[in-house]
Amino acid sequence: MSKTVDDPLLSLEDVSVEFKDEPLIEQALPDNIVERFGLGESPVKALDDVTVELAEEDALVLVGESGSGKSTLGRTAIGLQESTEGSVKYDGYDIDAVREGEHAGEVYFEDIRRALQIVHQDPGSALNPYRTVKSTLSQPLKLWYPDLDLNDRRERIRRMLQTTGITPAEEYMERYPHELSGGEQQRVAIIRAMLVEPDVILLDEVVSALDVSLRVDVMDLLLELQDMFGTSYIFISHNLTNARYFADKADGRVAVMYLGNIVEIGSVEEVIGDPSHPYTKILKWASLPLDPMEGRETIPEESPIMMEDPPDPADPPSGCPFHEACPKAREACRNEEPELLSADDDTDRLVSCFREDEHHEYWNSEPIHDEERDIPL
Ligand SMILES: Nc1ncnc2c1ncn2[C@@H]1O[C@H](COP(=O)(O)OP(=O)(O)OP(=O)(O)O)[C@@H](O)[C@H]1O
Repeated sequence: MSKTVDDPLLSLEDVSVEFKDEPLIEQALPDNIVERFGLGESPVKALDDVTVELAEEDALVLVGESGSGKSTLGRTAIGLQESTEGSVKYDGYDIDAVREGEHAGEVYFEDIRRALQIVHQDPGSALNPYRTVKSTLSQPLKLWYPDLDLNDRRERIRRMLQTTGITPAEEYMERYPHELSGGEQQRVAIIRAMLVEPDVILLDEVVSALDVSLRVDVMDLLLELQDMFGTSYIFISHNLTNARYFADKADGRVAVMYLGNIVEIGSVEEVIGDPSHPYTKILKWASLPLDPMEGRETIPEESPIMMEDPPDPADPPSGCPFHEACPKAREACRNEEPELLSADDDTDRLVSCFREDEHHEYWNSEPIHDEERDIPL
């Protein structure tokens, strides 16, 4: 399908991603029979029917516990991971179709690869230890801008180092990764992504490996670069404090993920300031400091979550994906999966919970657990 005028920069529509594990061991028996051993019979649904959009100069912050699908959503959005179902569009073009060679003459997969970049968590392993900063940063320029000569490349790198506070730039250009601090390494990784003038950068836990004191510096740098270049960000963090800071400063949205689903999405004030979904409330409760002055008792109260470990993504529960752990779950939650719909509270947030609909049969059905626990917020 061709693009239309009002297309967002990136859009995911009903996107699912399944990983089918390969059998661990194969044993050949007589008569060409192959016996397979090990795990890997059930596919893992890492993304389950996700719909979300990203505009120009936008910021989408993904939060949720490990394994909830944040990286898979980010990687699928920038074309690094193929979707199993649904469609992912960049600038109106279906990325998988472009990858297959459709729309040739209008757009090529290489254009999309340049426009949608990624920065990883660990800059130490993302940078080649045998290359100087100049050599590392020259690579993407050589690849995407072959017409630039040596002096042009050098000047672009020098200016970008200066802009990001890595000075004296001339001196830093000759350094190797081990001669840089963790924060400087991450800045170089960010510059490498920025140099090719992308429309979107996936920032996958980019501040998690840094000292707490450096995290705000690096987030502030990313926000300054967004102001300068108009880049859109998908910022992944399992840390609610970082997520809150980044989304707030970037005036972006926060999406909370659970078992491959977005369960709540909206502004920072809505989602983190005053969460609606029981899972978001628990996530916030669990991240409050153990300080009575700041909100949570020093001695932890009884956890409101009914099941500490999330369900097996290869065998997800029926109905609402959160119902087994939810302190507010009722029989209705076992049978039907809630859609992500506008909340019943005059905000722009979307929430996937029957409790948002005062007429839903949820309210007349029996609690699943012995008692409904309160979420102490
Ligand atoms: N390449 C893969 N092959 C098989 N399963 C995968 C693969 N990548 C991710 N998964 C599974 O998909 C689910 C979602 O993983 P994903 O990495 O997207 O979550 P996440 O929220 O980013 O977690 P983390 O913070 O630990 O990276 C998990 O159950 C994970 O084990």
